[in-house]
Amino acid sequence: MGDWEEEWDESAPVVVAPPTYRTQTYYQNRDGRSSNRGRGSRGQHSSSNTDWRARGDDSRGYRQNNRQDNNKKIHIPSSKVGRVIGKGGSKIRDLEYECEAKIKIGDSSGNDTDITLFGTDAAISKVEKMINDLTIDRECRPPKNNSYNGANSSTNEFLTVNSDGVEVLDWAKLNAYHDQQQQDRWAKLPPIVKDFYKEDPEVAAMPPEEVKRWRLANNDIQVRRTFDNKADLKDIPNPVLTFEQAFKHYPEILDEIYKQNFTHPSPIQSQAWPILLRGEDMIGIAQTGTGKTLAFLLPALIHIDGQPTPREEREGPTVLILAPTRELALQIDKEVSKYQYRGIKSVCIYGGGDRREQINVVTKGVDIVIATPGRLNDLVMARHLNAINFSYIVLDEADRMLDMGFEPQIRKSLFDVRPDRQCVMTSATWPAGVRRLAETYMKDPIQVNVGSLDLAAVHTVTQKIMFLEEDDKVEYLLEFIESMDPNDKVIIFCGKKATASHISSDLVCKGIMCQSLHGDRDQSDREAALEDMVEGTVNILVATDVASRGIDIKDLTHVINLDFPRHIEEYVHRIGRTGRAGKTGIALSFMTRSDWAHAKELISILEEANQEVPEELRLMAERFDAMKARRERDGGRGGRGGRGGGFRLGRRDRW
Ligand SMILES: Nc1ncnc2c1ncn2[C@@H]1O[C@H](COP(=O)(O)OP(=O)(O)OP(=O)(O)O)[C@@H](O)[C@H]1O
Repeated sequence: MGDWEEEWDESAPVVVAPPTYRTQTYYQNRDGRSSNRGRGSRGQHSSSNTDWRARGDDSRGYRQNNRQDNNKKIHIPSSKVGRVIGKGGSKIRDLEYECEAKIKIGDSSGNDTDITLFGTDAAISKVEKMINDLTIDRECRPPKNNSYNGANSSTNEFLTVNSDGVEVLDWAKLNAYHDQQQQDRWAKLPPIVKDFYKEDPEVAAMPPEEVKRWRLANNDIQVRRTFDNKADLKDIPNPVLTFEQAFKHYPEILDEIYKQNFTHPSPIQSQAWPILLRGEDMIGIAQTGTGKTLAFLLPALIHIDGQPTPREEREGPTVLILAPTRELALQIDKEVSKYQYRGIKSVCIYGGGDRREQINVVTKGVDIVIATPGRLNDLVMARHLNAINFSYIVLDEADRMLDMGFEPQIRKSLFDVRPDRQCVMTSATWPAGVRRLAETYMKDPIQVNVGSLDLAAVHTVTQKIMFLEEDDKVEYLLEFIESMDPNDKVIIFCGKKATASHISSDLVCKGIMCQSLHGDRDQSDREAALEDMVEGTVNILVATDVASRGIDIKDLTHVINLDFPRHIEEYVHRIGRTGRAGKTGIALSFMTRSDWAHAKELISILEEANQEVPEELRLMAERFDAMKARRERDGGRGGRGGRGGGFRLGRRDRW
């Protein structure tokens, strides 16, 4: 995976987290024996298996600092070690944390693995019991009184005999039993309320022609029932034109909005607020920087406060906001913290953040969880976070989460969420994967498209293209930097982490203050880099696409695409970092001949935004089409090549 949130991949090697918490990668070979022929995880010095064993307990960060502390050796089947370690070492950390013990995974001999437990007697016996519970093989026995089929049965109802006379699990029955169990759990949940909307009489009285005119005038807003084209638009609420029309019954919310000095709702907010306050599911597709966060956040605050069950009696948090990257999750958390409403608390959980601290906050009780899918899945699977009570879930930048392969984590984490929840999805595009998610998690959603569904950049950004050779990029970049005004603020997007790291180091060596943001920097440095840009400590940020979405840096005046992005969608998101909230911005993109595969789509985006289309770009697109035609004539020779699956310049390709 690239810079994005590091994700646990089910097929990945087992990661053993020794007491020093330095992660080492072990490969669980076929017979389940752990070996450490793997590489150390990025940024760690991988040491041999014997290395930290050889150093003995003290050197591994574990001190026998209490004379009652002793140790006990137990053995478990090597094939069960993974259950003790858990995903990314999460289970072993939980066991140590909950039992106040230390666990050392020892050598595997034969089919068994030694495990040494350190701590007080009480801690050792507690952790030993928990390890036994984890590693015992439970047959799939029906409950004592198998209420599923209404009859007490001592035989295993879930076993059946297949056509070969072999006893096998009857998965259909098992799944039906599980579904029934799930339904029983949900039936016990307290009721929820979703409709808080009191339509302002002025809004209700808007004539249909006026509504149509307003929608057309505001980026050509399209509204429809996503999965029911025949639905009558009359059941879709009219847009609100002022903050008061949306929130006059919630004066504290209005006060929070007034503090931000906004003058009027953005188009997506005008249409989304009535829909979400009415408790409907909604898919919001709007350009970057148009206020989507506030569009789903303010109704979420009202939803939390309006539930009949007191907050302290709820089984878990009420609102879940999923975001594709740590930076976007932190960005949303920052936006949430701007709005104080009735003591509502939020927590941001993301990979690379302090897991234990996040568990503490979640355990203490919060109302809103803002999360990246990986860490959410980790905490839900480790039973630190109860997802069953989420009654308002937001999948922000859903298309990006799918691009990054998060669908399995999303589905696993949301598996327990109550079926009557309200669901909001935002996306910049509407690919099949997002549609699939919407069909699974949404009930008769209303889709609000602000602007056309075609990929479109915000019209507040002046888009410039510069054609050059790869080797000339740095020179032109330095020229731009020298030409910057003191109040200019720029993000320089690079195609790779290594480039971002090299460029930022190069600039610093030249005495040019800057920060860098990419996946090879640890989380605290990434947050500091963003903070420095937001606070104005530096005005140059060199980044990879980890910063291409959602990041909201006020008064960002420029975006430089030092390397053209691999996907044209990222081009739209990158330049959308400027020209936000109605301000204007400038995007300067460097293009080399290897970017010719993007020329055609870029021309469409420039034309849609009424931007000047350079003649070289048209020629580039023509040459690319001619090359494709030539290759097809030659029998389709040559396939993917170049960055991002573009076409690589072949010997015969004329430039
Ligand atoms: N009604 C409004 N008037 C003016 N500014 C607003 C309004 N609503 C939100 N903003 C500001 O606009 C900026 C962009 O908002 P936000 O990040 O929600 O946009 P977005 O559509 O989510 O962008 P992206 O697609 O990049 O995530 C934020 O600084 C936010 O505070």
